[in-house]
Formats: sequence, C-alpha cells, structure tokens
Amino acid sequence: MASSSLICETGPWKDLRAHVEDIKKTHLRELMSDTERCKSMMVEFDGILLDYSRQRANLDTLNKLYNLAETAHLKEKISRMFNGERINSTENRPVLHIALRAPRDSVINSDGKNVVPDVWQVLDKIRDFSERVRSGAWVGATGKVLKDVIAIGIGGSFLGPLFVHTALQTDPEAIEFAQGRQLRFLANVDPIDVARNIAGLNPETTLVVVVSKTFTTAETMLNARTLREWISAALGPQAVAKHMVAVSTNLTLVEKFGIDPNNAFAFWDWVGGRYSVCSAVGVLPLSLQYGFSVVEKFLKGASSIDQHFYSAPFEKNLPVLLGLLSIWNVSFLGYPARAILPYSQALEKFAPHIQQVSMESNGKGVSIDGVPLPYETGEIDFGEPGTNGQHSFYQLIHQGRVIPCDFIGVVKSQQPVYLKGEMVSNHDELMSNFFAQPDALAYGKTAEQLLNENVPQPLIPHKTFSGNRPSLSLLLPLLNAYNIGQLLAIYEHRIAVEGFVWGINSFDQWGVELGKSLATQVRKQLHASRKKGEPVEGFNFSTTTMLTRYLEESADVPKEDCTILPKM
Ligand SMILES: O=P(O)(O)OC[C@H]1O[C@](O)(CO)[C@@H](O)[C@@H]1O
Repeated sequence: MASSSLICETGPWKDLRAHVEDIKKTHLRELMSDTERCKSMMVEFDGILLDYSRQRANLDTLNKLYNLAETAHLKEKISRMFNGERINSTENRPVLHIALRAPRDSVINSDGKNVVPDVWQVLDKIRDFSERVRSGAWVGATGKVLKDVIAIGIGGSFLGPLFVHTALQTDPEAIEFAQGRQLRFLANVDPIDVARNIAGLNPETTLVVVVSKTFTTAETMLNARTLREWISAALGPQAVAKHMVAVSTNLTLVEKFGIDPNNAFAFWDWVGGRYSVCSAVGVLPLSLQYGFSVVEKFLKGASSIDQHFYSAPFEKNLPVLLGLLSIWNVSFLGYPARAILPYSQALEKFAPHIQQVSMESNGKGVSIDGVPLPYETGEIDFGEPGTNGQHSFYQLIHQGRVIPCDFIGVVKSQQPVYLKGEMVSNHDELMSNFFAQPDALAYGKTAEQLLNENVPQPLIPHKTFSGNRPSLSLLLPLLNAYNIGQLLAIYEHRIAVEGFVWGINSFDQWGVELGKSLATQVRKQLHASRKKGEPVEGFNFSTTTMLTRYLEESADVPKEDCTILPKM
C-alpha cells in the first residue's frame, strides 16, 4: 500500500466489505454450534483467556482481517513504535510508553539514545521518595507524617491512576501496604471537587502531587494554586516546599510555580498523556499509597503484554485480535459503539479510563497524511461494572441497538464472601451473570420458544430477543497489581492496532484545542464584565444571551477572597 493511499481503497478492505453479506447469512446461534470454530477462537496468554467465539465472524473473516493488517503494514508499524521512531508525526514525537515498564536491563532507543536508564532513574527516585514519605523520614512543615495524598491532574494525568488505584483498593496485598493512608484525586476545576477532596483532610498531614505533562492545563493549574493557598493559609507559605511535589515534562514551569525541582518527577514528551499511567504520573501517587513494590508488579504485568504484543503471531496476539475485531465491528458491520463491562467492582474506573485512551486516540477525521477519511474511525466507548449495568442500559443492548460488548471476568475475587446456607458464593453469583449475558446476547430467544412456554400472544413480540449480538470475553485469574497492568496494556495496544490499520495518528489530540481556546475568550469576558461592568460582546446571540443571564444571576456570589475551606 502506498503511504498516502487509504486503507479503504485496498483489496483486503473491499474483500471484507463483500464478506459482510456472507456473515450476515449466519446467525451467531449457528456459528456457536461449530465447536471447532469456537475452539480456534480461544486464545490464552500469561493466564488471561480470551474467547471471541461470539463475534459475528468465522475463520474466513479472521484470515481476511489478517490480510488487511498485512496490507496496513501493522507488523512494521508496531516495530516502528517499539524502535522509538517518530510515529506521532503531527507532534514529531516517538511513542514509547512501552519503555516506561521495560525491565531495567532492556535497551529502547530514541534518537540513538537508550531511554531505559532515564526511566529507571525516575523510578528509583520515586521508590526513594515514596519510602521516605511512607516511613515518616519526610514529614510535613509541622513535623507530622504525610499520610494523605491529593493528586491534582486531569485527563490522562488522572484517569489512568484513578483506575489503577480503584482496582488496587480492595486487593488484599495492596491493602496491607495502604494501612492508614488515603489517596484522592482532584481533577475537575469545579470548586465542588476541591471541597470534596479537601473535606476531612488536615493540611498538616497532606501531600499534594500536581500532575501535568505540560504544566499549563488551565484546570490543573487553578486547582494547584487553590491547594497551594489551602496549605499556605493553614501552615504559612514556607510549608509549600514540604507539602507539594510535581510530576511533569516541563520542569521549568514546575519551578516557576514554586515547587523545588528536586521534588519534581520527570517524564518525557514521548509519553502521551493518556498513555502516561506507567510514568511518574501514576507511579508516584500509587507508590505513595501502596509502596513501590506493589506498583512495580503493575509495571511488570504491562511489560509482559508489551513483549507479547511485539512478538506473538497475529492469531495468538491478544491486542492484535481485539483490535482487528473492533475494526470488523466498526468499519464493516457498522456498529459504532463498544461497551466495556467488567464483572468486578474494582474495575469501576476501567471504562472511563479506556474511554479517554480510545476516543482521544482514534476519534479522528483525517488519515495520518491529512487526507479526509471516507470511513469512520474510533468507537463510542462506555461501560459500567456488571451486574450494575444490567439494571441500567442492558435493555438497549439486548433488544435495542447492537453494541459489541467486552465482558471482563475474574476467576478469584479480591474479597470472597460465602454466606452459610446460600446456594453459591457472592462471587459465583456475580460470575453467573458474566457467563449468562454473552449467551443471552448471542442466542436471543425466539417466538417459538416463547410459544412453547405459553407466553400470551400479545407479549411475544415484546419478549422476543433477536440475539445475534456480538461480544467477547476476557477471563483474568485474579485482580492484583500484575493483572491490572496486563489489562491496561492489552487495551492500550488494541487501540494502537485499530489506529495503525485505519491509517490515522492515534497519538495526537488536536480535537481538544478549539474548545480550550474558546474558553479563554469567555474567561476574558467574564473578567471584564465582573470587574469593569463591561457588556457581553463578540459572541453569537445564543452565547450572549446565556452569558448575560449567567452574569446577572450570579452577581451576588463572592468575587474575591472566597474561603476555600469546605462547608461540608
Ligand atoms: O497532563 P496535562 O498536560 O495537564 O494534560 C491533561 C490532559 O489534557 C489533554 O491534553 C486533553 O485536553 C489530555 O490529552 C491530557 O491528558
């Protein structure tokens, strides 16, 4: 394929298009009756079992997808990523989050320099700092141990660490290390988020970690200034040095803000924000909460998947298979969304994290060469843990729109409960649903079955399930730091696979800029109107009306020196 031609113009793409009609002839019910087919659609790596037999696909589909991958130069693109080439061409940067979790002795070059020693220098610094804070060797301005941490950050500087923290919170090993400590995340610029995060905390025992790749993000910087004020007001300005540290690629701005560069933890522009959880962005707050040894296991889990992704043949490669199946669903079967349904409350923040990684990466309208795309890329990701989701949006998934689902289950619960006299343990109850839902979606229920059950005729259309709704299942042995790292890397690489085949740049995010710059204009207007009484000007009728109403009706709220102590 010539570098500027679009993937949709190639033979394998057209072949898959034609193949859709064949696949549509066979209901999933029938596909599932072919045991050989199902056997070939189960793949295992490092304890994780993937079953994709409930995809609307047969072996022919898979072969055609492999042809598409080859035509898209998928293997070469993966190698270019691992080799540190500047594949994020619009920002002229390599994409090397795999280096963040590489073993100490590995060599990953970027511009002829091995980046792994730099990564480990920061990891060692985090290990040392977090141990000092946890042991009480590093104390706050009044000599008290810093047992609580607020991590300020947004987007990629927030969602990944929050997902991992939430997943570890009930892991027995992690709990041991987190005794007496709290980790909170302040992301939204909404003052309510500030109030909720500082509620019940004492500045004397709190460490604030400001996490921002650029150190310019408006929300994060305002929240950082707000908490700096919270600390200064209580303990004096000199306390900031003991109570605030930073994670950033921009150490100059960190210093300007007033944080000692010695208390800053670096990362590099070859780490995309949404791919940064394995950098100091995630490793620092998580190590403060759980200790570095737990976080190191998380990095090892991710690294195991990195090696697998790099070297396994496509037919056995979990991220490649998942990525290709997503392309099949989005680009050929025409299903625009994907539900991420972990049957584990510990994974409640997994879907929100993947939402950002996936939608910010692959929600693009032009090819990597800037050519407008005649096909859609990316998918609408959403999700909730089961069984909660079953009582929320599954109705639509079963009888309304077709939404391919990822079911994620865990063999051993982090917190098993078996009540005397119950038929099954609580975890078995949860997992009964994990196993039942994919079949309900695939098989459905026919009018004939309902008639046999003596369902009254008028209800038959309402109780019929068409079935034929695709899903895949991932079964994890446990949910510990290692498995959480594996899960993260599987999804990160799946998203890269999709972008590589669609021929887009999955590693830039220009689409977030326009809204930010318009907010700057509004911010200036609010300032001018509130301070100098200037009328709203330069906006369209709709925005002018709304802004004017907002200014009028909020005229009585405090404008200056508003207390930042929580009223809750
Ligand atoms: O880490 P930073 O530079 O504060 O950016 C926060 C987030 O904002 C974004 O740029 C989107 O607005 C994300 O890509 C990024 O993760």
